[in-house]
Amino acid sequence: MIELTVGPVAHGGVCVARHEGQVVFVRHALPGERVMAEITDEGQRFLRADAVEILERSPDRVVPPCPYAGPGRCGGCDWQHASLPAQRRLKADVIREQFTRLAGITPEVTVEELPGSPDGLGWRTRVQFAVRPDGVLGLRRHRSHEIEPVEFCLIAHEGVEALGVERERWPGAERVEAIAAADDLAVVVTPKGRRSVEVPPLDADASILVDEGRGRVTAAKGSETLRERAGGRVFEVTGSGFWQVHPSAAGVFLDTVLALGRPGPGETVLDLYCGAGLFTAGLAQAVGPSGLVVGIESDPTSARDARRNLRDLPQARIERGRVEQRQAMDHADLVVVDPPRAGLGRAVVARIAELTPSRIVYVSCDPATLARDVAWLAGHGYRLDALRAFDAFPMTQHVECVALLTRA
Ligand SMILES: C[S@@+](CC[C@H](N)C(=O)[O-])C[C@H]1O[C@@H](n2cnc3c(N)ncnc32)[C@H](O)[C@@H]1O
Repeated sequence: MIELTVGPVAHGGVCVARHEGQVVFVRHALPGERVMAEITDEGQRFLRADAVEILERSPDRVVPPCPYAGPGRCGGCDWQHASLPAQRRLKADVIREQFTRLAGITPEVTVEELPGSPDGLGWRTRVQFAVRPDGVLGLRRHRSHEIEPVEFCLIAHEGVEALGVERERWPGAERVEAIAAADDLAVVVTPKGRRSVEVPPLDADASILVDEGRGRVTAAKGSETLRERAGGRVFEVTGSGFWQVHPSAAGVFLDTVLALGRPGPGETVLDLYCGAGLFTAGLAQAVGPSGLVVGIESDPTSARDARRNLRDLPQARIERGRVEQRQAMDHADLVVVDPPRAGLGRAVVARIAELTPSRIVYVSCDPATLARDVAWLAGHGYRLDALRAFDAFPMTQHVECVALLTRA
């Protein structure tokens, strides 16, 4: 146990403090607080700790709405103990700090609320539960393989909760994902090894899918594809293929990509990490029949979904493969990227620059890799022109950014 005066927020849902000259990353605390903290990890360069007693509280502190939140408990949420406006301020601080440190620029940014969850609860339309050996479902504790059993999840969408998977036993399952798509409900079960899983009878009428690995998802009941909606279109997404988890995220991000990227008739656009074709479709509609949009996606199921979702748009083409290995075109007017948390990396940044697009729209779920890639893009002559941020994951440390870079 150590007493700490808590300093500013850092990336990863922690605040920074110092103890006898050593940096301590503290969870469950807020900037300005004085806390008693329990050390949870003693590294050579820094300590990790959980605030277990608050000696001087921040005015931003609230009672966590979730009974499973707190030191040593469910690791799914990071900021249950902060008011929603404070959560958004902390996320904006993290974005500014990462850009300042990694890209040498300090952008003006506010984290905008997404419609549909005014209290920050009931938004998550896809929840992956871990399974204990006795079949009880739960969520992983922070930085741990241990499972916190839960009977409900307050950030889960009401459709997910209607499935009631947490109140059933799932022996033989490795993972159970509950999905509330715009038009469908589904449960995706991943068996442990080659074992078969007996699916308990569920209250709600939902598809039951089995993830057999290597992109193979089969329907034990109902349909393998779920219907999602965004930008006035229906997208079919297979089982646990990628789709944004906040119900209004897909629509808002699509609008933002189009508003910042301004694709015009006849233009050539590259949509990297295109998933089920959400942005590809909007971009293809904007460039029209005389334009071309190429989407690249490595996951075979998502690439197949994208092709099916874009059937009516002949100006859109999907290439299956890794972005690092695909050379879809020699020049693009606009490049849209939406990589996983690892970001683009130096090689992909260089490849994008070779295409000499006048605009790059970068959709990012990690401000650290975004800031790093923005610095590398600056080395190729691209300047950050606009940055928006969205609270697509309330109660957690995660935040989505959409950046526009233009060629100087
Ligand atoms: C954040 S999702 C974005 C999907 C889509 N833009 C959307 O908004 O629905 C990232 C996608 O990139 C794909 N992906 C991950 N690594 C990849 C790589 N190296 N090359 C191509 N696609 C990749 C994933 O399968 C996933 O569908």
